[in-house]
Amino acid sequence: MIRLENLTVAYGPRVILDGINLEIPTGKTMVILGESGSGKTTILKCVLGTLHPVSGRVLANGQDISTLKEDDLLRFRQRMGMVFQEGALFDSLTVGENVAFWLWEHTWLSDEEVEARVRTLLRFVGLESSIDAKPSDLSGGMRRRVAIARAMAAEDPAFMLYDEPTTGLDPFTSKSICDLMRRVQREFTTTNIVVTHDLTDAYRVGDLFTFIKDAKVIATGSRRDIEHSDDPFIKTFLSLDS
Ligand SMILES: Nc1ncnc2c1ncn2[C@@H]1O[C@H](COP(=O)(O)OP(=O)(O)OP(=O)(O)O)[C@@H](O)[C@H]1O
Repeated sequence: MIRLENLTVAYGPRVILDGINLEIPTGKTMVILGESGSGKTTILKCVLGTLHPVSGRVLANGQDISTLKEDDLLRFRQRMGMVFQEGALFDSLTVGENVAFWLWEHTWLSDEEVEARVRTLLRFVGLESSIDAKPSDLSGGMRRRVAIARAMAAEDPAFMLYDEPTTGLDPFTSKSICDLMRRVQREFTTTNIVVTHDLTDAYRVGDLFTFIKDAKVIATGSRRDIEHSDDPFIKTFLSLDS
């Protein structure tokens, strides 16, 4: 479970998140929706532990990550995968090296063990035959798959964070990425947070939905809950997509 308790974040004098409370049960996917600049990525940074809140806290499986010491934070991050906007792969490394990179940095696995793990991950995302390709040789959808494989590099991923995972992809490819995200969730019982602008994809991957506006949560709940919201902003947001 991931729980945000009264989370307040500011950049200088500007409050970006003001007393946010959210709970994502184990094995579920929370989609964060809102306008550009509303603080969605900022939530992911707090959960990753790369940004410290002014007040409030983030609990992951009961552990307050804002108080973890460096070693414990690293151990915690080993079970957390982040899929960045556009995939954010290293262009100079091969697909296999991109996935291996995290294992070289964070584990003591031998070269043979790293290769076996990389092959398992690439097989999972359907890209084992591209192990020696460079990211520039791949389509946008394939690059996202590699980014997902890299985010799952830990033996037992518990949390997956996705920042705009389907932006810039055609509708078919977007759906295949959403299907893959669902498969990761199912097979590893990961607890997931997804930031997206795309309502179709949000419904594909989400169990729960949260709208952020003016630094606050204005609605959170199931698809049914948000579709029945009386909030004018949410009504407009939902109607724009239909
Ligand atoms: N390091 C920073 N220093 C100052 N302001 C920042 C910093 N990072 C983000 N911001 C500002 O904080 C606000 C929230 O940013 P954030 O990236 O969380 O929004 P977002 O909802 O994810 O936006 P988008 O959908 O466009 O990615 C934005 O106005 C942004 O300009």
